Amino acid sequence: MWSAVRPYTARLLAAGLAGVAAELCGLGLVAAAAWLIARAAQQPGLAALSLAIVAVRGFAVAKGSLRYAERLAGHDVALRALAELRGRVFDALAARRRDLASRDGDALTRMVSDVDAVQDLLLRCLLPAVAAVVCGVAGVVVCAVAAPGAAFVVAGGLLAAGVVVPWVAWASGGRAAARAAAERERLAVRALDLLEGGAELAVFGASGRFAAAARESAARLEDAERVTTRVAGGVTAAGFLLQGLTAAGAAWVAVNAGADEVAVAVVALTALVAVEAVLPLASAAQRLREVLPASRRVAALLAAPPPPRPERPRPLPRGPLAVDFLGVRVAYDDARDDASGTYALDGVDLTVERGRRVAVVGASGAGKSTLLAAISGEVRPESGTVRLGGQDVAFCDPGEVRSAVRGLTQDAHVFATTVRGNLMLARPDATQAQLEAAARRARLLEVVDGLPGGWDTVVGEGGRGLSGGQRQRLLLARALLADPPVLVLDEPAEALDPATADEITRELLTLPGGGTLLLVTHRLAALAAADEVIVLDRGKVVQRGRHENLLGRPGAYRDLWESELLTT
Ligand SMILES: Nc1ncnc2c1ncn2[C@@H]1O[C@H](COP(=O)(O)OP(=O)(O)OP(=O)(O)O)[C@@H](O)[C@H]1O
Repeated sequence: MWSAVRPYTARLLAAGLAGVAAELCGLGLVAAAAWLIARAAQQPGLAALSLAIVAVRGFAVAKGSLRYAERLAGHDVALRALAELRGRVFDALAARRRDLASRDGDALTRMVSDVDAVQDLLLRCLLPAVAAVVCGVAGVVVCAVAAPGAAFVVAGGLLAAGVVVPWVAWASGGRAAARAAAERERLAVRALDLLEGGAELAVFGASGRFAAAARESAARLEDAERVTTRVAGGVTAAGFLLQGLTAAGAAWVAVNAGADEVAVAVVALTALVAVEAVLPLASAAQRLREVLPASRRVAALLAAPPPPRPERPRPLPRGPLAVDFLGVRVAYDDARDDASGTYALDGVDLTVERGRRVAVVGASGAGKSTLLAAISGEVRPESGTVRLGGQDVAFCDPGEVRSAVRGLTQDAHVFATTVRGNLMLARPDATQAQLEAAARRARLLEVVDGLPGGWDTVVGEGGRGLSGGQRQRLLLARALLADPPVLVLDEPAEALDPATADEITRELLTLPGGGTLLLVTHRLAALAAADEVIVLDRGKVVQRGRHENLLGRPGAYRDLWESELLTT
């Protein structure tokens, strides 16, 4: 994480120096003012006071200006580092998007609040700590010069206010602050569930239960924050008390040591300012306890090894590409963790020749989507090789692989823009004729004709304003418009009525031209049109062949076919 700050080390140093200088000017201001007041009471000539008058003015102006410079430089570093860090966290989340797909809320919370917390590490913990240490030492030195005995009292006060009080804040308030941070994260996930899944929760009558869980989280958060605030109030009061006691004690020691009234005033006021500089350490300690878990999570996310990138990527051939799987095994992290030893793909050997139209079928969880994701490089095999056009995907440029293997995945998104804009994302230079051809194949054309603004109708975020079937047609049309070398379609006709679904599937499998097609479907009625059908079961290819041949022999495919006949 430090690497995000490193490019701005000079600015951070400047912010630290400005902060320290501002504190020292504050110290100088008070010391000079104390000297001036005490000396003026002795009614010397104006000449004897003029240097102190200039010093007071100078310190006052410098303190304000330096504090401003510190804030400016500190925030500049923090915001630049945050922008960098956000980019890296985003990349890390994107690289692991399949692992995180089931925990969107968590990922979002991590992205936003954890990274924000890192900002406090710099601004509210590191910079005040540096300024406190330097100012504390300077305060002791000034007191040692004015009245040596008093310096011990000031040092004691500084230790109490700068070490003991922050430790108390860390131990008691920090625990509550850490609890508050964890609760805040839980609340964010629950709020997201309520917002994004509101419609489903209402349908299943579960809104009340989920809202109650969110309220419970909010109450626990409130409770933790109340404790945090109480501790913060307590330690602030203790800090002020210590500040007063230190100043009074130092003055008393100075008087007893026979210091003159000017030295006593300087000691007392210097003690006040020096201890004041260390008072923010208590809230810094409390905040540190809160932000440490967040920064550890960010560090862990960033430390996860990035997907390896080949140094000299091998180019993919042009045109439709053959797809080969050689002993491919894929295991998701969750499956690895629960030691069940199950693989999403378990030793898959497969060859799909270029330009072939292949259907992939199997029961739910058989590994169909994982097979498609392995082709596009979205999931990496634990062992085995995936080849595209004869090239090992692991040695190709991931960007090139992603643009060669495109289509319709289960988490495809409809953007809040026009229907045309949604389609053109796949092919920005598409002509109207190409748009219409893709829309016709996906049965989107009749939908567009019925929309008030036709192609320029704005559809809402996530496809609001479209029915499920219309959304599906739009996503399919976008996939077809892309016309990549390998087209992967995951349940492209899922939300459509069976007759239209079969019609579209048949057409997708027979229309001439286009790239190699791998089409995942759970409806088998139209699969006579496929060049080949691949049957997956628990991560293994258990059968493959033409529809009619597979139906002619007992096995998984015939079982699927019979259960489809029963349900229809
Ligand atoms: N992101 C993930 N994290 C953990 N396990 C996953 C993830 N995605 C899939 N799996 C697991 O991998 C196995 C294969 O899943 P996959 O989605 O490939 O099956 P599928 O045949 O496409 O299922 P469906 O027809 O229900 O979409 C399943 O056991 C599933 O639970």
